[in-house]
Amino acid sequence: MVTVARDATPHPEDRAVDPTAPGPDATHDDVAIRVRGLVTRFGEQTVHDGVDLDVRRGEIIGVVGGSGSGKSVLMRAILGLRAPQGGSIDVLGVDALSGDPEDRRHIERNTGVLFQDGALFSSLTVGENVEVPLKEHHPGLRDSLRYELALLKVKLAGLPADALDKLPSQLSGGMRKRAGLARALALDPPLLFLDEPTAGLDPIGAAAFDRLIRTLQEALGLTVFLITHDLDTLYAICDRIAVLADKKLVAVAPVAEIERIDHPWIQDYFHGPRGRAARDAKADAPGAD
Ligand SMILES: Nc1ncnc2c1ncn2[C@@H]1O[C@H](COP(=O)(O)OP(=O)(O)OP(=O)(O)O)[C@@H](O)[C@H]1O
Repeated sequence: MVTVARDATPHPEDRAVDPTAPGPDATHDDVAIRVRGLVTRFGEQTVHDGVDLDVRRGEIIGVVGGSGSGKSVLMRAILGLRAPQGGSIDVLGVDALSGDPEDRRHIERNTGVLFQDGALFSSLTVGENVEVPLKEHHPGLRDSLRYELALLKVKLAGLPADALDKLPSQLSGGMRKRAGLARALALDPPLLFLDEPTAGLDPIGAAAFDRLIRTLQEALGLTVFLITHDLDTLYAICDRIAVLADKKLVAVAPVAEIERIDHPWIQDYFHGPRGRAARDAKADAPGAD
C-alpha cells in the first residue's frame, strides 16, 4: 500500500482521484483512527448501530449529520470519554476502550480537542489555560519554558502575544476559539478534534478560522477530526466528509462524491440553497479549477 507523503499531498479535491490514496483496507500505518461496529445507546435510544470509520493519517475529515445524529457522541467515544455498548476503537494503534491507564495517557498526550464552547477555565488567563495540559503531562518543565511554550501556541493560533495574560471573558468569541485551539495544540498532538469550530463566528471570522486550521494541518502534518454544520468549511478545507445518518456512517468520501449520493439527508443538505452557495463560493475561490 502506497502512502501519500505529506510534502506530495495534492490539493484536497485532487485526492478524490488520487490512485495512491489508501483504500478501505488501509494498514494501521495509514489509519489514525479505526472504528468498527460502534454501538451507542442511551436507555431505549440507539444513537449508533454499527458505525465503521477509518480516519487516515494527515487528512481533515469533516463529520456531518443532522442534529442529534450522534456526531459529538462519536467524538467522545473515540476520545474514550464515554464507553460505547459495542464495537472497537483504535486510536494511533492503541485500543481506546481497553481501560488501561497507559493507553488512556497515550491517547491524551497525542490528541488535542477544541470543544464547541471552547471549554476554557474562566478563572485562568489564556496562558494559564494553555499551560494546564503542559503541567499535567510534563510536570518537570521549568516555569519559564512552560510560559514560552504557551506563548508559542498562542501565536500559532493567531492571537497577539498580549492575549496570553487576558481572561477568556476579555476576549471576543473568535479569539476564545483561538485560545481553545492554542490549548488543544499545547502538547503538539498529531491528532486534533474540533467540535463545530466555526459555530457562532461571523462569515469572515469563520473563513479565517478555516484557513488557520488548514495552514496548521499542513504545517504540522495533523490529522483532523472536524464536526461541523458549516458547509463552507466542508468545501474549503475537508479532504473527506463522513455522513452520519440512520444511526450509521452512510458515506465517507470527498465532498464532490458525497454531493452525488442519492440519500435524502445528503440531497437536502448539499443541494439546498446553503449547499449551492458554499459550492459556488468554492468554485469562485482563487486556485479553484
Ligand atoms: N449524556 C447523554 N444522555 C442521554 N442522551 C444523550 C447524552 N448525550 C447525547 N445524548 C443523545 O444522543 C443523541 C446524539 O447526540 P449528539 O450530541 O452526539 O448529537 P450531534 O449529532 O452532535 O447533534 P448536534 O449537531 O445538534 O450537536 C441525541 O439524541 C442526544 O440527546
